[in-house]
Amino acid sequence: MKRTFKIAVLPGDGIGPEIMEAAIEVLNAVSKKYDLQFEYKEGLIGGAAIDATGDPLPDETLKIAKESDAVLLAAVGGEKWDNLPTDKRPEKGLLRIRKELELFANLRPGKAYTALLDSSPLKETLIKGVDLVVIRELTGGIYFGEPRGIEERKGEKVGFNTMIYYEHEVKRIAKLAFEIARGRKKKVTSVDKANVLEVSALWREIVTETHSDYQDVELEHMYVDNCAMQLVRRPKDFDVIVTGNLFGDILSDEAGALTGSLGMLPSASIGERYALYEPVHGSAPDIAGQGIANPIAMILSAAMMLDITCKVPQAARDIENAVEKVLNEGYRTGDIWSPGTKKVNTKEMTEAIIEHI
Ligand SMILES: NC(=O)C1=CN([C@@H]2O[C@H](COP(=O)(O)OP(=O)(O)OC[C@H]3O[C@@H](n4cnc5c(N)ncnc54)[C@H](O)[C@@H]3O)[C@@H](O)[C@H]2O)C=CC1
Ligand SMILES: CC(C)CC(=O)C(=O)O
Ligand SMILES: [Mg+2]
Repeated sequence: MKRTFKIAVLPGDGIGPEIMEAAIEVLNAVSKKYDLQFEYKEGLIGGAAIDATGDPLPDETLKIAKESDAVLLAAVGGEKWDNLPTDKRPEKGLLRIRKELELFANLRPGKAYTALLDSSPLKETLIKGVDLVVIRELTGGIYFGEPRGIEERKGEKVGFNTMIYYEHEVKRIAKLAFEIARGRKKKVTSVDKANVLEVSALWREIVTETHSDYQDVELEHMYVDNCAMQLVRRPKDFDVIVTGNLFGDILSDEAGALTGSLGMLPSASIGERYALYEPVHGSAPDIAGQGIANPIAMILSAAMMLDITCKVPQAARDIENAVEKVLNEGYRTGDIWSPGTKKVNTKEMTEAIIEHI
């Protein structure tokens, strides 16, 4: 029997529409094989939404998202909107949809593809076999903390934000990290700055407490500065990294560079009720509109949707395997190209992936 899923499609800005088109083509290809039906409904977000409605997250978009089984989001932002105040920028639309849908956990897997070992700035011996996941807390921390602002104090301007975590926020993300580690190599690295920040001292205390229910999983604590260094020194030693919103944002981009390109990194943002699938990268304004963006991060995000929301893991594996085969055959978008490989554009890469499904 055909299974139908309502998918909210939010292409956003920059390369967003180009990579979203690619992901939908791949989903349509896989749907035939597994008797799935996707009903897509497109919504505005980010700069595109500001231009059309004045709001980076119009109510209509939120409604579409809440009425869907899953949301696919590409990326937001661009120079055109860079001078707007922080709370009116395209990025605010993304932050708001994460908060409104209570997507407290962002899963960002980083895997080294054998075919791409040349594309990493690190030595092959360091990279081969890297398989980690950054679990980033997504609806708390300094991106949402109050008070925040820019104001006049003592005759000069002052900018400030608040890094704040409630006990329950740390506990639920820690639990998820331990659960996920149980299905992997059973190791969690909790990353904080507990030598300086009270918010991190609490983070560490709650993660340690939560660990008492997961004694089969190894827990290590690491300061974020050291973690940034260890990620390039010995990336293979990491399995699950759990951390707050800001540190997770930064460390997951670093993981992207390790494994070849940000254009390869998918993610799933999940909560109790909703799920949103989005690449780790941004709107890449420097290459937007040229049809040359790497669609793989978006395509693999759609694969995560097949796994987590649609619960058709074999369809997800088909897409992942197709991506691997295409890379093994030497197809490369500009961001992962190296001498001796075939340079392709977004469309050609997408078609090659579909041929292997
Ligand atoms: N989730 C989102 O929507 C995010 C949005 N942004 C926004 O995106 C805009 C650009 O930000 P940047 O800091 O430049 O980060 P970015 O991730 O957009 O780009 C960084 C670099 O990676 C390259 N890149 C990223 N994705 C790629 C892909 N799929 N294929 C090939 N190359 C790719 C870009 O060309 C650029 O050189 C800003 O407005 C920023 O606020 C940034 C990060 C996340
Ligand atoms: C709101 C964003 C632009 C944050 C970001 O860089 C990300 O989620 O990766
Ligand atoms: Mg980021």
